[in-house]
Amino acid sequence: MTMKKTLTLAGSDTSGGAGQAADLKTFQEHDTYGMTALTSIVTMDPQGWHHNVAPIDVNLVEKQLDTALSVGIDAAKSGMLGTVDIIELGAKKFKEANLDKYVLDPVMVCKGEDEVLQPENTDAMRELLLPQALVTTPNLFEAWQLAGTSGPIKDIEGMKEAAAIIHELGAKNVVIKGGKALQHDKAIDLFYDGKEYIVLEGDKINTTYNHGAGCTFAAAITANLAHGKPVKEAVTNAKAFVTAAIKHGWKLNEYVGPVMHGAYNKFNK
Ligand SMILES: Nc1ncnc2c1ncn2[C@@H]1O[C@H](COP(=O)(O)OP(=O)(O)O)[C@@H](O)[C@H]1O
Ligand SMILES: Cc1ncc(COP(=O)(O)O)c(C=O)c1O
Ligand SMILES: [Mg+2]
Repeated sequence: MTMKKTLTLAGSDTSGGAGQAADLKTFQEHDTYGMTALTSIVTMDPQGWHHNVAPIDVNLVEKQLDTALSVGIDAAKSGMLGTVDIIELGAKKFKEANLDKYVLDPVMVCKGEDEVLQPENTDAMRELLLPQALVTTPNLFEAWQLAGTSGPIKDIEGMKEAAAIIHELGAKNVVIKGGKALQHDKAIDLFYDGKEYIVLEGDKINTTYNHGAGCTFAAAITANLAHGKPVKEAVTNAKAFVTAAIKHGWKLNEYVGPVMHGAYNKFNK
């Protein structure tokens, strides 16, 4: 038996809901063989749950990528990247591997935290990774930062404007996640492939237990692409997968509630 192989270049969320943990669980739920190259380790203060991010040495990231890419990867994603050096390395290695199914989740913020992680990474992601991405999945804040629009994105028109700029910067397909942040009675994401804008609607779930939703969504797109699904179908399937995961989000402690990564297969099939 052979399996489709998926790779995530991402950080470890020690709490298990987001980052590499979310990606591997999601890859598994999609019957793909998940592999990882770790960029950073995120720990939380037991009191207050403030996140601490420790990047991994770039030479060690290189060894991980060499290991994983040597087996031949069907689709890959990146999440939290840590440093500009790691972004440059990832761009170089993915290019050398001719990885055409690459999903860039341009993680700049963690939910529940106000600070922007490593703001110096934004330019490097825009210049080096966007042009290689088959799909990119910014949230409203990340889309604003990547596109450099004049102010925060507040509505679907603003999402369209940012999506066109991000597409122009080189990403072949752009999905801007409106999620909870967008004032709307549905959970809206905007898809743009350079030709048409498609508004993806999901039930908006009234919960704060959605930690890891962004990572899970991007990992589900990646796994669908690994199985050979066309991009639009991969994104639509991933939206259903993450909506179920959020619907069954649960309380880990008084500070955080992760999504249930396996909810779609458990309850929606
Ligand atoms: N409360 C919610 N109810 C339903 N879908 C949601 C909710 N929050 C986010 N989503 C969806 O989950 C996916 C991930 O989005 P989001 O959580 O906003 O990303 P990020 O974690 O990167 O900020 C998107 O498809 C978004 O529309
Ligand atoms: C390692 C890591 N990657 C990514 C994220 C972003 O998570 P989300 O899927 O909620 O956007 C987090 C948030 O804590 C994280 O710790
Ligand atoms: Mg995110």
